[in-house]
Amino acid sequence: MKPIVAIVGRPNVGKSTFFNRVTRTKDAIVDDFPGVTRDRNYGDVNWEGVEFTLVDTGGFLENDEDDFAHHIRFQISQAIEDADVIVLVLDGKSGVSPFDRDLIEILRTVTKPVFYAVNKIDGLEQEDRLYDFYALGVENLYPVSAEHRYGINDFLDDLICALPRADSTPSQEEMIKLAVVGRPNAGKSSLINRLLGENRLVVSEVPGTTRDAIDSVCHINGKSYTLIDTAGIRRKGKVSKKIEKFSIIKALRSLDRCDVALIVMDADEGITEQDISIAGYAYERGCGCVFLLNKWDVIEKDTNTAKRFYERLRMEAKFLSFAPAMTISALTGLRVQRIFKLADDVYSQYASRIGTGQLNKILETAIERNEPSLHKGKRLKFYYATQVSSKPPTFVCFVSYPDAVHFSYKRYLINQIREGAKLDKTPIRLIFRQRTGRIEFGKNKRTDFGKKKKKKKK
Ligand SMILES: Nc1nc2c(ncn2[C@@H]2O[C@H](COP(=O)(O)OP(=O)(O)OP(=O)(O)O)[C@@H](O)[C@H]2O)c(=O)[nH]1
Ligand SMILES: Nc1nc2c(ncn2[C@@H]2O[C@H](COP(=O)(O)OP(=O)(O)OP(=O)(O)O)[C@@H](O)[C@H]2O)c(=O)[nH]1
Repeated sequence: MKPIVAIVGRPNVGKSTFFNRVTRTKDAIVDDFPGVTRDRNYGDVNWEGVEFTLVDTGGFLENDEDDFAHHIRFQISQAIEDADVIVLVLDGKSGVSPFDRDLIEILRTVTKPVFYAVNKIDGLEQEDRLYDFYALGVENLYPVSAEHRYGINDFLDDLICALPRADSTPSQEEMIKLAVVGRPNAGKSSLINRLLGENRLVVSEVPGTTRDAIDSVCHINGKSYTLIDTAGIRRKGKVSKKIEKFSIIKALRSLDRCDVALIVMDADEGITEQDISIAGYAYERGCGCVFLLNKWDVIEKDTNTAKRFYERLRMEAKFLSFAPAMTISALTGLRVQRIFKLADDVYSQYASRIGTGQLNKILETAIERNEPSLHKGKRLKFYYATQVSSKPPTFVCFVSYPDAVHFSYKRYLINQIREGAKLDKTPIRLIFRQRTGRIEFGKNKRTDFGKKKKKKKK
């Protein structure tokens, strides 16, 4: 699991520029799927082989009516609670503001590592702008220019040293890990309490991989499940007034650790943009997903109500068309026990491996049936494919020009794999890699290495 670094700071200091500068060093693993595109406020970074997730906590609290100072203080308190490392971005051009002093006072008391990036120092000659900031008496002060990359490398070199090392908990490996995510008030804590409380499940709490995380383990029908970081969620349920706001860091953290995400939505409120955003995170993280339309007890229904909900969901979250959906009520317990069965179905596909022979047969047939369009007047050649990992199933296919494979053609191939390998409920990744050679799909029937070698011997 990757550590999470949160960027905080007042408006206009250059947080987004900083975020873009740092995250642009990574290779994108996820495709832009129409419908999942939106302002990205988190990204994975790999610096010198060390991975972490950078979150710009600024952008997410849309429709917030609070004044900005309150807003930022909230943002910071959430980052302090949820992130592993905090980066306060300051404006080296406009200098220290009273508000910055305020934030620094809050951050001084934090036991997690805090970095202070003084931005808009566009070169060595501008470093005298730092004096003002030295007077604040904080450690870890870095002059940077997000725009010109000045100082960013030194900053990252030090940052990665402060990241907690990922520790693994092998005892949990065999269990199906479930994360319950959703927007505030969707019914997450009610659902977890139901899942854990009903049927007298054996519940034990085990510390999660992160500080403060508590996972709950339950045993049902001879199987064990880990419900990820239930502590935060269950604790929250006790807060009388619902002032909690959505924490992107919490959601990412759970999604990073889970096999299957249970995406809880409030059917009474309908499907909202924020629900779709959360679904988008789950998609990008490559989790298995199940949609749960909660509070079904309060919905006035006719025979088509559920159908209409599902249709709406399919339309809004096209990128998760493989995720099963079910209406439930955490309050009455309606269909709650069926969730385990649904999660099992998703997991068995999510963790599955299919043989190279079968995979190549599927692709070969698919390519023969529907040839890719020409690339600069030349035929695009597909060689062989193999599954390189599971959770989710990830396939690499060797192609003459990987970049020339059209998005729609890739979708076609993914759908063919889904159909052919019975992987209709899990995300699938298909990666194209460059290769030149003679053994090509559709041209002769030899698709895998074994056969190729045999041919050479002759
Ligand atoms: N000179 C200089 N200008 C910068 C640098 N980084 C950002 N800026 C400018 O500062 C302004 C604000 O940058 P943003 O990245 O939008 O700031 P932000 O903190 O994300 O702002 P909010 O979205 O309002 O919170 C823009 O006009 C940037 O071009 C820098 O390193 N040097
Ligand atoms: N009618 C009805 N109400 C529900 C159901 N599930 C939850 N609620 C109510 O919805 C409200 C929010 O439920 P919570 O379980 O606290 O929601 P949450 O997603 O954990 O909320 P946050 O802690 O804000 O993230 C509470 O008043 C619940 O009683 C349901 O199935 N039916």
